[in-house]
Amino acid sequence: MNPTILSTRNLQKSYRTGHTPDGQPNRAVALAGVDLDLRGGESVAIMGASGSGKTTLLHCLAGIITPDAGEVTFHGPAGHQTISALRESERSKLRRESFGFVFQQGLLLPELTALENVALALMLNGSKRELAEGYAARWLGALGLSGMEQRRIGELSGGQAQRVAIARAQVTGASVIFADEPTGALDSRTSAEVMSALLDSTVGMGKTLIVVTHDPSVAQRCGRLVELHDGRIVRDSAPIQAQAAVR
Ligand SMILES: Nc1ncnc2c1ncn2[C@@H]1O[C@H](COP(=O)(O)OP(=O)(O)OP(=O)(O)O)[C@@H](O)[C@H]1O
Repeated sequence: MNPTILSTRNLQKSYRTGHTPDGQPNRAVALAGVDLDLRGGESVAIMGASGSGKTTLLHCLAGIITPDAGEVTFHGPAGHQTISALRESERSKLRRESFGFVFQQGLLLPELTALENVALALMLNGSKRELAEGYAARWLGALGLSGMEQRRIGELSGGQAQRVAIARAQVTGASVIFADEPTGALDSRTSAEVMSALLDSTVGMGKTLIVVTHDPSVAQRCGRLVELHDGRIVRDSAPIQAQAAVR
């Protein structure tokens, strides 16, 4: 079994949501004490009803937001880092260098070509354009997009654009890839292709993939399923068992 790469202890997060009629601050509890250990090379689907805390958990794990209480620790090549205790500038550096992100939409820049979008991730870490574009072209090729390097994002299909997003997430050599509804805007055949590309380029290369999804066919392809209910883990198992238990 591979060592733990990312862990949480007693993770708690709530959001202010206005005031009660008598003027008291209202809070929506998103995470109510989450303990989770994620291992290198694992693919983990996070499922649960709308509002159960999936995106909040993903954002805490990735250091996009900080929890109100509890810890998130990254067990990276440079040793243990308590992400939840880092300053925003340090979390931002960690995200750029060690993590990759594939979201449903919105992270690709429409005015840039596919090649430029992927290369930009490396250039933001200090790589020279020529070197960055060389790596970007290799990743686009590995994801079946050879010949499409010079197309702008609007000139690609939804599935092709998601593969550009996967290339962009991978090109920096990230050890953990976070995906939030990566196939949410795609038809089922394209969704299956994008999931194959995502799994092959992450778990297939020893990286960790964490996917928030509503789609059981996406979760089914991951090695592990974590289900949230009201901000707590209510199931942590292999997907097949989870599906059988639901029925
Ligand atoms: N920025 C915010 N401000 C206020 N409340 C929020 C905010 N973000 C999330 N919440 C609340 O926190 C809870 C968990 O939200 P979260 O987005 O993590 O759930 P989710 O499981 O990802 O939902 P969905 O499947 O609908 O995307 C919900 O009650 C939600 O309304």
